Amino acid sequence: MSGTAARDAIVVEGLGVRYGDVRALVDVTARIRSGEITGLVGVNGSGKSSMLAAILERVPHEGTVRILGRKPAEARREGLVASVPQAESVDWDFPVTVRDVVTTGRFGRMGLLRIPRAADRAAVAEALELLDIAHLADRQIGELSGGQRKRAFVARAIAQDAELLLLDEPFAGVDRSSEARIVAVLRGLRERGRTVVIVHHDLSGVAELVDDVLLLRGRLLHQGPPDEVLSPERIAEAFGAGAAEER
Ligand SMILES: Nc1ncnc2c1ncn2[C@@H]1O[C@H](COP(=O)(O)OP(=O)(O)OP(=O)(O)O)[C@@H](O)[C@H]1O
Repeated sequence: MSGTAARDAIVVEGLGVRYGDVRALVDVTARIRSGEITGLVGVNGSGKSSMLAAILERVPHEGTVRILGRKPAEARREGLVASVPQAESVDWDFPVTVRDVVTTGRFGRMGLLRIPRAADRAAVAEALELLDIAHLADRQIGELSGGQRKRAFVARAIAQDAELLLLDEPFAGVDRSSEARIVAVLRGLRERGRTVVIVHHDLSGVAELVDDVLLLRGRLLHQGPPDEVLSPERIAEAFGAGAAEER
């Protein structure tokens, strides 16, 4: 495997994911740079979530992944990676408050007994404020709207204070104000040199937010800055004819 340059946050080589006979992703080789916001973009079923899951080694995969030069399990153990799941993958009936959810972001920094210290409580309070959900802190997570839940999970990732943040569809099912809040938080992370990877299933707002795009359709079609990758021809290739006009 070739070396990892200092600016590479994630390096994948020959990444492939299959579920039984379904090949979700084939032979993706790519580098995701540190300190940038990168978008994994493509239609439903194009393999975006599978790529994210493979990067985190949550699904069996072919090929290699390095996160900040480490194996994914090691990077996760060291608390270098925080992730925000797709809403559908969360059990909302679980009786926990919003504060509990955000506090789990600090678990890696707490001792075995998981007793929050002042620094943990401060980080949780700050993340709740940042996402504008401090007033919901004592509510059950299952009682929240989709957008509020998404904010809670982004707050959890923020509280973790990881080098890398991976978000699966952070804007799906959220209103404009939640979207604007999340966008501001992601830009704030970039300003602090953190790396952000988002999965996004359409083109709305992508060009304004991300520095780099990976256009997927079962494999990596193109990677580069949005003004280069999101050309009408390439959008048609990824999304089908007619998609470019919808931007
Ligand atoms: N657990 C699974 N079992 C079987 N097939 C799966 C599973 N997860 C995903 N797939 C299939 O793999 C392919 C890629 O799915 P994936 O969820 O990675 O796409 P996606 O681009 O994230 O889609 P979406 O935008 O709808 O979230 C699809 O054909 C999907 O049906």
